[in-house]
Amino acid sequence: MLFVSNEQHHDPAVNLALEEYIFRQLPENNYLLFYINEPSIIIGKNQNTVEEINAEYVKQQGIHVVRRMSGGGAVYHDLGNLNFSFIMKDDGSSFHNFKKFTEPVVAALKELGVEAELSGRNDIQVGERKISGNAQFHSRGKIISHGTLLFNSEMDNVSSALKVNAEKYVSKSTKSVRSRVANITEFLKEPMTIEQFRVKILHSIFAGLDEIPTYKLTDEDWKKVYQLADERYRSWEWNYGRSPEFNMQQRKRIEGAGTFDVRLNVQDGIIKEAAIYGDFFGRGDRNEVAEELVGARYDEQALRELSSSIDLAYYFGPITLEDWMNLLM
Ligand SMILES: Nc1ncnc2c1ncn2[C@@H]1O[C@H](COP(=O)(O)OC(=O)CCCC[C@@H]2CCSS2)[C@@H](O)[C@H]1O
Repeated sequence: MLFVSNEQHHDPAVNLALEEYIFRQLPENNYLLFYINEPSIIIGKNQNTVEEINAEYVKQQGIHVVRRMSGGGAVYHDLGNLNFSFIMKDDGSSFHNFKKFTEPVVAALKELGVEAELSGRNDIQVGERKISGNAQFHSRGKIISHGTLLFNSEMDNVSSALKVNAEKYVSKSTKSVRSRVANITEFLKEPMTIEQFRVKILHSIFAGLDEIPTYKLTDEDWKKVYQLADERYRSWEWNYGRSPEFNMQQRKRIEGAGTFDVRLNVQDGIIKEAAIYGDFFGRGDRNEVAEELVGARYDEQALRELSSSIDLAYYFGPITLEDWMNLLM
């Protein structure tokens, strides 16, 4: 197995691009990669992004939202969360075998005095509390099996950023499984930094070797990684647009204006059908507004821009742009 040093990049788009690049482009081998991301939500491949995130909080705190290649639920990362990624050759027996990839990490934790174990699912837990979520992607005889390690993350953000909107959205997307979480620092006898922790896990995984075999990425490699980061992991089409089809329905009473019931069908992130029902004081034909919405991106900025060119008072009576946005998102 070769260790791939990522020179301490913290941008989640770059780190996920690097992981995919190693998987698809580097010579076939077994690789280990670590990465630590700035505050971000990493969404599972088959999830509906808007269903999983607290959009307002995410925007206010400047949290990145990035979709990954592997399945499973949404997790929160920050500089206190260490990710490990095994990118391996696979004879077909590794997929769904989380034990194989979490065991070395569990053993490393044990050396630090942390009694952790793999839960029935894909989590590493200490007692009843989750310290690591794991997911996999496999294709053409290769597998990525990666996991988080909550070392000293901001726990308030973990729960605030991942508020799910179950009442508003209906879809066949993969739902996240909420757990009680804990930071590993809670269980350590001796204090240490996340960098010391990373080095400790690394040496434990490569135990018995005098020197850790390392793959050094070339400038050419990095160029392609950055390109992939831009093309995929920074794109709206991948992070939002790749969500499975969903329906949004929202009923609300707006003081002084009436009751509203907005229904949207969204495919590939684009509004395909829209209907506005309710009892409110507008003179204009509400269907005209519904028609305007069709074809737009289901996205805060796009809908705000579109809506600011609509004479809301004419169609809906005395409502503000904010009221209207709260009906749509
Ligand atoms: N960072 C982190 N680590 C562990 N558990 C977390 C984390 N953030 C949130 N959670 C909890 O897990 C659930 C979601 O659990 P669920 O089981 O639905 O999803 C996962 O675990 C996916 C793990 C993906 C790991 C990848 C590795 C490298 S890039 S991301 C969430 O609602 C929280 O309760």
